[in-house]
Amino acid sequence: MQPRKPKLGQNFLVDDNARHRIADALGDVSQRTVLEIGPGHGAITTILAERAKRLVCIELDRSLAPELRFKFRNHPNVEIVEGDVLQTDLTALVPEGEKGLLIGNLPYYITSDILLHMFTHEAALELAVVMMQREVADRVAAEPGSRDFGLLGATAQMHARANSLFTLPPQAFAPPPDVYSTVLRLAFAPRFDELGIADRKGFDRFLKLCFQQKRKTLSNNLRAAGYTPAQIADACAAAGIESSTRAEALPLDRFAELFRAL
Ligand SMILES: C[S@@+](CC[C@H](N)C(=O)[O-])C[C@H]1O[C@@H](n2cnc3c(N)ncnc32)[C@H](O)[C@@H]1O
Repeated sequence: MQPRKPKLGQNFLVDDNARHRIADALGDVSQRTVLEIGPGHGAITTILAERAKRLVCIELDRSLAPELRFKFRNHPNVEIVEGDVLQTDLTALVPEGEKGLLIGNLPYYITSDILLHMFTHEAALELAVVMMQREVADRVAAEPGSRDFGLLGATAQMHARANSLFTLPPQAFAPPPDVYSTVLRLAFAPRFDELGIADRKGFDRFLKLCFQQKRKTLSNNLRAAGYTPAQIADACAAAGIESSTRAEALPLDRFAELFRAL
């Protein structure tokens, strides 16, 4: 039998110690706007409602949103937005001139999409504390050259410094998921300017090409993308890279050199 997939990735946190550790990881929020993705029944929300200057929660489930509104009706600092986080303008929820903090035990079926969405709003955000499937967290925080380093890690690390905080077993949730879960701290710190990249979208597309087929060398992936052998050889020489290198072995500054050279 297939394991049951809960609706909308709804594995609710039931470990009291863990929900406090996650909320604590945001630090002092008394003067801050906090955005929570997927508050569910309010495991983390309940703690932050007492601490944050302003807490905006985005929940897609049409029955959970009214439940939360009722639960926090005496908290004027808490706002419940019913909707899909991927369609939500996160920047618009943070007052101008402020940097928001983001928190969430993410719905695992759209973790990567949520991370990419967060990055498009990074100018309005300072820090995120987000829980995700352990394997995905390992990929986000992986060092170049390690087995887990790939497109997700390279993309994430262009936008943020990632630290793994702690890992929870399935029993911390109801219903228990099939996987372990890791809490990551992401400090938004885009590296595009530092690495001399003006065309951010172009660079994102370039990273995708480089990691197109994990087992192929970088030069084979670039050839498959339409670059000529001579172009690739020249660019690799300019960037000081062996053309037989695989993308997962390259640090981000080498990708940037190669991008500029091509
Ligand atoms: C893993 S549960 C976490 C719930 C709660 N924060 C907790 O820790 O117990 C994920 C939550 O995200 C909500 N959700 C799923 N997809 C969503 C989306 N696209 N936008 C906003 N919330 C979503 C689910 O309804 C659920 O409440």
